[in-house]
Amino acid sequence: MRIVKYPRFSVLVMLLLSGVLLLWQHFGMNRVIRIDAATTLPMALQDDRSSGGASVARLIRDNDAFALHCLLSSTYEWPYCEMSIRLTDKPEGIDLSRFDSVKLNVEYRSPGARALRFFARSYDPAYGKANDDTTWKANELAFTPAVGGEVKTIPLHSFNVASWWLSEHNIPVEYAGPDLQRVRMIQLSTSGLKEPGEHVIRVRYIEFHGKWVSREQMALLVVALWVALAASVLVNDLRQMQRRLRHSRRREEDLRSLTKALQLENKVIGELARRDPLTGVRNRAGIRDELLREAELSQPERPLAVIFIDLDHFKRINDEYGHDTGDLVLKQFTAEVGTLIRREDYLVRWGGEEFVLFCPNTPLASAIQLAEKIRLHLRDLEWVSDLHVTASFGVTVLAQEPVADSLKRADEALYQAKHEGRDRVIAHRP
Ligand SMILES: Nc1nc2c(ncn2[C@@H]2O[C@H](COP(=O)(O)OP(=O)(O)OP(=O)(O)O)[C@@H](O)[C@H]2O)c(=O)[nH]1
Repeated sequence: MRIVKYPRFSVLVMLLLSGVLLLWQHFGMNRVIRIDAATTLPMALQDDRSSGGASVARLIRDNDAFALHCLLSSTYEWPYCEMSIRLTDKPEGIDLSRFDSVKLNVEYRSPGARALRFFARSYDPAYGKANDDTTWKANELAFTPAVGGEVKTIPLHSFNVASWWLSEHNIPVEYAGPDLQRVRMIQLSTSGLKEPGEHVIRVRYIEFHGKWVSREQMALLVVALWVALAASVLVNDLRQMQRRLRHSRRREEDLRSLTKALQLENKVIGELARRDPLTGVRNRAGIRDELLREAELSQPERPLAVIFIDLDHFKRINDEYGHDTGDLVLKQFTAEVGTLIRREDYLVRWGGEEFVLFCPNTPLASAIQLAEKIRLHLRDLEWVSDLHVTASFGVTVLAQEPVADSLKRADEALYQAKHEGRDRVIAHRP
């Protein structure tokens, strides 16, 4: 919803809208029902002749007004003349309770009396009959028309139910109150007056004034709009918070997997740095940590054996068969040695065609045996390009000394093996 994207703007618009609605209700939204000389609503006259009296009512209309001319006679005990205007034929009538006031522009000429009666007759099937208007509730307003035909404005809550009507129709008390919700007819009447002579009730207009929307309804609407706005802003806030939360969770997840990938990459890179790219065995840097650890674990009865291995006349192979063949020999060599040693032994490319085999928990005699086994295996092996390849071995074990000392001793043993004719194992005790 666009409105909740800009809550401040929405509040401003809402403020303006509330003001406009309330002002509009106050000054506008007027609803008027007007009855004047031009009205086509059916009118009827009654007088007391039907009750044995002699009063005579006449209706006189001109361009400006309609008038009830009543020749009131005192023959009958309750003389009267009456003018009725049917507002509607619909049984539900007109709901005048939604109107605030009635404006009466009525002139009254009489031999003496000044007060008139105005009735709003409402039909309710609970106590009345649709086809008998005497059973319609007589909501009554007694008023004195202003002198000179001035307009008289009377609030509609001034209506009361005529007591004679209540007693005449024996109305239950729950229906005794005024009812302007279903008015079908209005009446102007001289009832209650007894001065004989000519009474003229001249009506320029009767207007019922109200509002299409009452003040209470408008206030309710404005409050409802504010509540709706507040609710949508809150819901939007909640949604945004959820979105942000989801977003930051996703980012957190992304970062975590990125970190994981980097860690893995670092591990791979680290592992690659620790291995010889040609043969795949460890290089010198790659054995450093393990060597220190194994040296620490080494004990006289379970020593770390150090076996230097150097391929014999390797330069010749390179020279005669080419560097690539030399590479293949190096690969074949590491692969073959790999099959002869234990999982816990370390074969390390020390440099060029020189390798060191570290065997934890291996006494010198066992180390010599292993070296012999490897030497014989290599000598009898079918090498690439039908080569005959041998290797020389310098063997020792680590004593209570720095690792470098044992390496030096193994190197010296290897040198001796080379010197004595190659393809042999020489061991030097610590
Ligand atoms: N193909 C190949 N040759 C290498 C590699 N590293 C070192 N070499 C060669 O290995 C040869 C070692 O030669 P030397 O140190 O003279 O030793 P040698 O010929 O084996 O003689 P002895 O060790 O005395 O038996 C050199 O020619 C190096 O170029 C490698 O990765 N691949």
